[in-house]
Amino acid sequence: MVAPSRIFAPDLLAGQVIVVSGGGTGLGRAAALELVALGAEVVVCGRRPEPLEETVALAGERCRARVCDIREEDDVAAFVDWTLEQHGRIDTLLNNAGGQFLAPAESITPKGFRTVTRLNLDGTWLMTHAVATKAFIPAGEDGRARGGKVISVTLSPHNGLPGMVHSSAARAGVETMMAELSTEWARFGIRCNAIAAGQFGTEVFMTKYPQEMVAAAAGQVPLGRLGRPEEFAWLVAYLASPAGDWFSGATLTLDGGRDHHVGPWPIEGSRDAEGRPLQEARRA
Ligand SMILES: CCCCC/C=C/C(=O)SCCNC(=O)CCNC(=O)[C@H](O)C(C)(C)COP(=O)(O)OP(=O)(O)OC[C@H]1O[C@@H](n2cnc3c(N)ncnc32)[C@H](O)[C@@H]1OP(=O)(O)O
Ligand SMILES: NC(=O)C1=CN([C@@H]2O[C@H](COP(=O)(O)OP(=O)(O)OC[C@H]3O[C@@H](n4cnc5c(N)ncnc54)[C@H](OP(=O)(O)O)[C@@H]3O)[C@@H](O)[C@H]2O)C=CC1
Repeated sequence: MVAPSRIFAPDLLAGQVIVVSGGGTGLGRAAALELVALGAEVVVCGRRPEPLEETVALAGERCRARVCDIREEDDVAAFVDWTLEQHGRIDTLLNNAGGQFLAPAESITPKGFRTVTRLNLDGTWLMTHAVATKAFIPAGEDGRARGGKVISVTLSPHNGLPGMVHSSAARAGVETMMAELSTEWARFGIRCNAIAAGQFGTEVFMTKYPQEMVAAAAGQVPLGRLGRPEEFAWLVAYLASPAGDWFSGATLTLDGGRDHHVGPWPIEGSRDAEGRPLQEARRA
């Protein structure tokens, strides 16, 4: 059985149906487990069945899985139709599936750029559009649009991650997509927000990138450490809950202060003997 939440009441999300793309690993799995612990019915998707099955085994009977490549329109339509057949409704979509490769901009080929924007921007759009048109916009029993929530994962720092021009551009597009839709789809009761994730110590983060960069990552975070997947999961749960009902069009940056980091502080040459930042003398 999934462990109880350390933060929220166990029935916070009871009755909700929540879709988590990329729910077989890392941040997506952490979110899926927390949402199940809070009473939600969760449906996870991804390209590989094995990690999805592991999430289901950890989460228990309130979690289901189906393979879906979010870049493929037909796959996405079939996944959303299947979810609605199983549950009859969707309350929240967590667009978490995504990723990129690290490479200097000048060496990224047109195909490489397309690969990353197709996954992060087009894939997020396909999922968002399918869930909105099939589950959120159609009228419920009261004759009104059912509404729902879209939460999309993006990237901090917002001024771009060197070596990730494709993903930086795609995630900026997703944030604008969420902001734009928060106006257009407010008439259907749809809330759209982004979580700009800083660096989290997930398995893929720790193993995929050059180890020198991984080792240096925490040192670029003002709070001095990587994020923990459960910290991401808690923010997702909060937004999915009634406490999140008045958030729409927002980008919530969850990064230990990384977005505003300009280098180490105190800066080199501006520390006193104890390593504290220098302070100007008061006027006499
Ligand atoms: C320390 C850095 C801070 C990091 C902050 C962010 C962290 C995270 O996001 S951690 C989580 C990351 N998770 C993932 O990235 C998972 C999903 N990623 C993937 O599936 C792949 O990385 C993908 C995005 C490249 C997509 O995979 P796939 O569709 O299978 O694409 P291919 O491998 O077939 O490649 C297609 C195309 O892309 C170019 N390319 C791929 N890898 C590289 C590379 N290492 N360097 C340069 N170019 C690359 C290339 O053009 C490929 O085509 P071909 O050359 O014909 O193979
Ligand atoms: N960890 C970090 O520091 C940061 C992460 N992020 C973003 O947060 C999200 C989760 O990251 P994290 O958990 O660390 O990374 P993971 O690589 O573990 O998660 C990515 C998930 O997306 C799924 N996925 C990838 N491509 C597709 C696709 N075409 N269709 C469906 N599912 C797909 C993967 O499953 P499968 O391969 O089976 O398809 C995987 O479960 C990603 O979007 C990531 O880029 C953003 C900032 C920082």
